[in-house]
Amino acid sequence: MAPIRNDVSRRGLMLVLSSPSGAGKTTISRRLLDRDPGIAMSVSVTTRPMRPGEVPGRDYFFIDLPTFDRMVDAGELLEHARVFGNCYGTPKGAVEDALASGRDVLFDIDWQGTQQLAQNARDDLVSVFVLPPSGAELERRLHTRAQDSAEVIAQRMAKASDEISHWAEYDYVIVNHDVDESVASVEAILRAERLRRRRQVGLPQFVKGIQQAL
Ligand SMILES: Nc1nc2c(ncn2[C@@H]2O[C@H](COP(=O)(O)OP(=O)(O)O)[C@@H](O)[C@H]2O)c(=O)[nH]1
Ligand SMILES: Nc1ncnc2c1ncn2[C@@H]1O[C@H](COP(=O)(O)OP(=O)(O)O)[C@@H](O)[C@H]1O
Repeated sequence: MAPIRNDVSRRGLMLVLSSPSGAGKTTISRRLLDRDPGIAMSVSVTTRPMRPGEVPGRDYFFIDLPTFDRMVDAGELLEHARVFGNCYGTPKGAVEDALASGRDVLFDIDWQGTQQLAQNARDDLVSVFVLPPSGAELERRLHTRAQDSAEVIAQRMAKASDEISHWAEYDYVIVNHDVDESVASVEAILRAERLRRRRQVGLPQFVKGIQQAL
């Protein structure tokens, strides 16, 4: 898809992807980031152990519980939640810097975090829920990822129904049958949301320029 020309300055938006674990949001996010330099990923802090293949600072900042609690107390997190017995949160600074420089920020966070962003920044938020094609396919994907023990996978399957129950709180819902199709759908959402009149803060000046030349 051809990029939108940047002749009208625009306010960055916050694009949230949520799904039950294993539905494919990490895969979709990585593709979006590779294809569009206008998107910055929000890297969360977490107290959960690092998985094989994960890179600190790219996938998460891995921290201990006292450090997490200190960040909450200092107001350094935009939102935070407990998921699967571990703590997760979004550091404020990086998000604010990216938005200020006109970039969009992509968040891989759960429904609790999405609700907090909706309360604090509804105008900037675009939320997308990713569903698996079926329960059996979700379980297959959790197994093929091969990064969690059988016990952890069972725990994630048990929590899937809880996460899925929040689908109707999202602006958009996609069923992730095929990664390419899903990435194209999210790019279409992003393109339309970038063109919303209220986000194109440079429009009055741009239109004035046209009118002056008429
Ligand atoms: N609220 C909130 N949720 C997060 C954050 N970071 C990750 N999560 C969510 O925590 C859940 C577990 O993430 P993770 O342990 O990486 O496993 P995954 O589901 O396989 O991606 C997922 O639903 C993530 O979207 C965060 O900063 N805030
Ligand atoms: N559309 C898809 N079709 C088949 N496999 C997929 C698809 N999307 C993701 N996967 C695979 O499913 C597993 C879980 O995907 P991941 O992106 O880690 O999910 P999440 O971040 O939602 O937990 C990975 O092994 C990934 O390669």
